[in-house]
Amino acid sequence: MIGETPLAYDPQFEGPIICVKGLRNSFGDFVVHEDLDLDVRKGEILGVVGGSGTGKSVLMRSIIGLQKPDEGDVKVFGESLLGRSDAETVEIRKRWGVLFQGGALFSTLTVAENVMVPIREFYPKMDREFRREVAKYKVCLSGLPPDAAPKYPSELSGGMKKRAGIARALALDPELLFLDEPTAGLDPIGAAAFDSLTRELQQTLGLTVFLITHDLDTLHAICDRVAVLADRKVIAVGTIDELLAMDHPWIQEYFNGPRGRMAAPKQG
Ligand SMILES: Nc1ncnc2c1ncn2[C@@H]1O[C@H](COP(=O)(O)OP(=O)(O)OP(=O)(O)O)[C@@H](O)[C@H]1O
Repeated sequence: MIGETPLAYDPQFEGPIICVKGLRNSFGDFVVHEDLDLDVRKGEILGVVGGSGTGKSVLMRSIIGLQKPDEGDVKVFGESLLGRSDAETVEIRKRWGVLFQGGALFSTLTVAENVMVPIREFYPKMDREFRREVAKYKVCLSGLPPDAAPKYPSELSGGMKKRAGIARALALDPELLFLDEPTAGLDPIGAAAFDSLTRELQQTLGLTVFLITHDLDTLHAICDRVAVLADRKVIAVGTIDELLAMDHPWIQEYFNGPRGRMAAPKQG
């Protein structure tokens, strides 16, 4: 029985960090996913791509427990999440951080207070001063200047808001980071800087990253593998070179179309 399985941290666990099997999601008659499978390996940055409306965000929401699938199983860190209560999954939820599309910061809270929200939620007894110190450290880790901590989201640029969102996602020292279109709306320099930050954090903190993006430059610059959503499922997962060897029309159009060719590293 699901509710009786202990949720213990298993440092020896070497399987996929995320394992999705036979996932089905629908809204009324509209089926978004059908029989979708996906594994995310420990320590990789997995890019998730697909046309608009193919269900990338719904997939992420299913993995983090915000969308209840019709069918299928989702395991994170080897633990099945479906059918468990919030109280039962709290130990797993502590181990991931999420950057939602647009940052999703609380507009009435400062950057530091935003970072403190998950800390207060999961460690309510933590000393207030210590909580502040942790928040300040996470703000620095996200590449924001220290004077950004007392600012409100409305006082920040788009790129700074994303970094504040990252600071909050890192609040609990996660092992797994979910990023939903982190470079959308950033200028090319800001987007490249955000890519570097993601790679740096992944390498220095040993993170696994589930990264939804439309940004071809991001895919080429930092993704170890790419999963392609189409026809309601993950139709392919691999390095860009492996995907290029497939003759699926959407994959060819995406990576070998004019924009895809421009984003590809130049040969020779
Ligand atoms: N709560 C909801 N109620 C009804 N339909 C929804 C809901 N959430 C998502 N959908 C629908 O599910 C489909 C997949 O949505 P999703 O946001 O996952 O797409 P996406 O691949 O992330 O798109 P984009 O690249 O444009 O962000 C869309 O057709 C969307 O309208």
